[in-house]
Amino acid sequence: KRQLRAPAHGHGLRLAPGPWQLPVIGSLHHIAGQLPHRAMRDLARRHGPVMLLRIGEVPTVVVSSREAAREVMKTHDLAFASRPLSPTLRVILNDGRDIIFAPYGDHWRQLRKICTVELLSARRVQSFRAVREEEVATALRACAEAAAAGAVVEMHERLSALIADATVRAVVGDRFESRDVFLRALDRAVELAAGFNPADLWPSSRLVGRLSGVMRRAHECYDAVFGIIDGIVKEHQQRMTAAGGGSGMDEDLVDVLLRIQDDAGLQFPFDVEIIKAVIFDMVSAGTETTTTTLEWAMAELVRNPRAMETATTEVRRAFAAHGAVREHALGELRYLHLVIRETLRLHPAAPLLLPRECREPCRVLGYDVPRGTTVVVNAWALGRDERYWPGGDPEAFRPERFEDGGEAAGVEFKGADFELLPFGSGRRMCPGMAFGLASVELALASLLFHFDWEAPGIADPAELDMTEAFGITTRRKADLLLRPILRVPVPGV
Ligand code: HEM
Repeated sequence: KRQLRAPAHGHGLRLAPGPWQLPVIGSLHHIAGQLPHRAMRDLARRHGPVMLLRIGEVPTVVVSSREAAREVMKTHDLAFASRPLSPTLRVILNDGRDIIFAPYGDHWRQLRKICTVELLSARRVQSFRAVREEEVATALRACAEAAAAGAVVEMHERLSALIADATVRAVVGDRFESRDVFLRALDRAVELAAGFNPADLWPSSRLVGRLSGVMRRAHECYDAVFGIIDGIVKEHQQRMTAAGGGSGMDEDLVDVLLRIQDDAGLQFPFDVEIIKAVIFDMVSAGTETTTTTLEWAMAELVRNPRAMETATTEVRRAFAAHGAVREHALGELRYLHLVIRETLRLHPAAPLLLPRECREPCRVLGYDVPRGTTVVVNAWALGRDERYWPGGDPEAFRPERFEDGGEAAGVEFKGADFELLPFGSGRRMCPGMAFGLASVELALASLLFHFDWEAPGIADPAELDMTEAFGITTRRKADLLLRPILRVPVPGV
């Protein structure tokens, strides 16, 4: 088992600077009550792009410049290719048997390969096209009903139902009775996983964990989520036995995992507990991030009517003859992709990405980072840093900045440009990027194709509330209530 003790600091090392610390809570008082990515950006302005905090008892290096991010995720990627496993995650993820929080090593390498080659490959993402189109059609019908009644749509509820249904169908298939219970338990697990709870802040004290009740809740979450996943896996196993196995592109991801388990030749034990943890990962990583991105895109477009008009005109022109958006032709849209890129710049779904853990003593911009240190990259701060986004308006939503001739032309989010890192970079970069983007693109294009969108009660769109909520992802704090106005009939209504 890995040690959760703080690494020994000091003694001839040149550690990164940081704000003053208090006993027990460390640097927490500098962050408390604020959104961590915002507080960390403000602290980094004073202490520099490589900054040392102590979050409770966990030494944490916060990286806030393009150069420092490149060193962590490219130059020394291998040294930072592990993840810290907090006590609550240890329970929820059954000792890190999943991929997202797996420590660097054979187990992670094998799962990563399965993810990129099988579960999340371009071909597999394409195989779920019909599922996405059906779920988008359901959402469009609900919006059309609201439009007919002159009612508003609560966008988070609508978009999360769309993404959750599409993801759950892709992962576990169509037959899933406990979907709502499952998604609620998953929500709680994601909340606990955000850290910043007593058990994770003071990992060496079992007493703190016990007294705070966090560990009990983590166990309850585990029981609820994995009880349901257990049923799903058993049902798939029975079906496979009955059908005599099989493969093909109509498989859901549970089928794929069970088939891989069956295949001989695997070098590592791929037991059913691992399969369950990976199922948990796919649904939890895929839903919240994608929903959040879509919701911010809609909010920014409503707040910026010119961008909305340009995007809407483009989509309507491209698909007018067909009467509906077709996924395979989405590549023809140019501005819509810039809208998504600009949304991911201002609202990276995971503002501090996912934490890395330093596996061997290393130097970042000349500062020593001891083994065992947690390292976070403030992608949110990078995306709004005036040094990298010239033009005097890094906070403004302006997709045109990415156009040919624009000041950020050619800057992409594929992990090579370190000022734009919504999916991270390097060995631990998000393997679900294509999966997530496929849903965002189809849903966004369809919403704009069929409807105009208004924010009732808001005279000046610029006043739309854009406050972020606390969590491992940056959801919107205020509900996004929009009124759809039907412009192009929705098929089947
Ligand atoms: C807009 C949607 C998404 C965003 C913004 C996003 C973002 C991220 C980020 C920032 C990381 C950490 C990268 C790093 O440490 O460098 C990550 C990891 C990961 N994501 Fe995503 N993600 C999205 C969608 C998805 C989807 C749809 C899936 C799967 C269905 C997925 C699966 C994963 C997995 C398995 C990892 C862990 C990879 C590893 O540790 O090796 N993601 N994602």
